Amino acid sequence: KEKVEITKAQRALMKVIVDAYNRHKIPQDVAKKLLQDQYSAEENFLLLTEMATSQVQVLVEFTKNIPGFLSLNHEDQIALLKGSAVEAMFLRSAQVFSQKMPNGHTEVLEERIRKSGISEEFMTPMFNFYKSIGELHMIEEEQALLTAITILTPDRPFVKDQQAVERLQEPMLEVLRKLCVLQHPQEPQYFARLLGRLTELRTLNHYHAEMLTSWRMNDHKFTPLLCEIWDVQ
Ligand SMILES: O=C(Nc1ccccc1F)[C@H](C1CCCCC1)n1c(-c2ccc(Cl)cc2)nc2cc(F)c(F)cc21
Repeated sequence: KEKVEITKAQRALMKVIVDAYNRHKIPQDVAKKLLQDQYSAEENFLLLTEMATSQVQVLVEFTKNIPGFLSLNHEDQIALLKGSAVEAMFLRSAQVFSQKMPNGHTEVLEERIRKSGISEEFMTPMFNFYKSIGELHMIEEEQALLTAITILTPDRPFVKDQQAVERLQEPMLEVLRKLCVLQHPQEPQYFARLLGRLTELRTLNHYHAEMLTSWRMNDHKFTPLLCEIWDVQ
């Protein structure tokens, strides 16, 4: 039986990532807002563009705290942010959807999102992902590390020095692996399941631009930042 132990250095790395993640977490207010009122497709689209825009800004701040990220080649820093922003937003949305809520609230939230204006065809893949994230019952350390690992994906488009990104991602993967063994001793496959979610996350990437342009309304307006990040307009 492998005796797994997180070293002092690994605990320090985890603390840096979790502190940055908590400092730069979007407030849960989007769920509260959606639970409070039913909005029109136009209002929901505006809310989404506001949330997604602030999410990108938060992501940049979080990423700057990942040890070694600012030492990467500057074009590669941009390529990693551009390549992971949509996934980070869906991962954050999944974490918001999976958070513990009073009885019946998650069902109301799901209903509001189903009626928000998104085309029907994207509901199944999106909610399948949200529910598969929810089933993992991740602790915040796992959520923070998973977000950092998503950002530090070496094979994003236009990344030149992939080895440099791998050298930053590997220690995160190792800490997460140990954490999963310690947190879920009954589930030796837990770490593999967690990484499997990142593959599911990439498939949502394919849909994102169409999810926005097919929003049930005319004249979709995007912020300049979203045009950059979301391959729209
Ligand atoms: O605000 C959002 N996500 C979000 C963005 C940044 C930080 C945190 C976030 F939750 C949108 C809203 C926007 C308003 C209309 C309904 C969906 N959102 C999505 C979502 C995101 C992107 C597309 Cl293309 C389709 C749905 N899935 C959600 C699941 C939830 F549990 C939740 F609370 C909100 C969610």
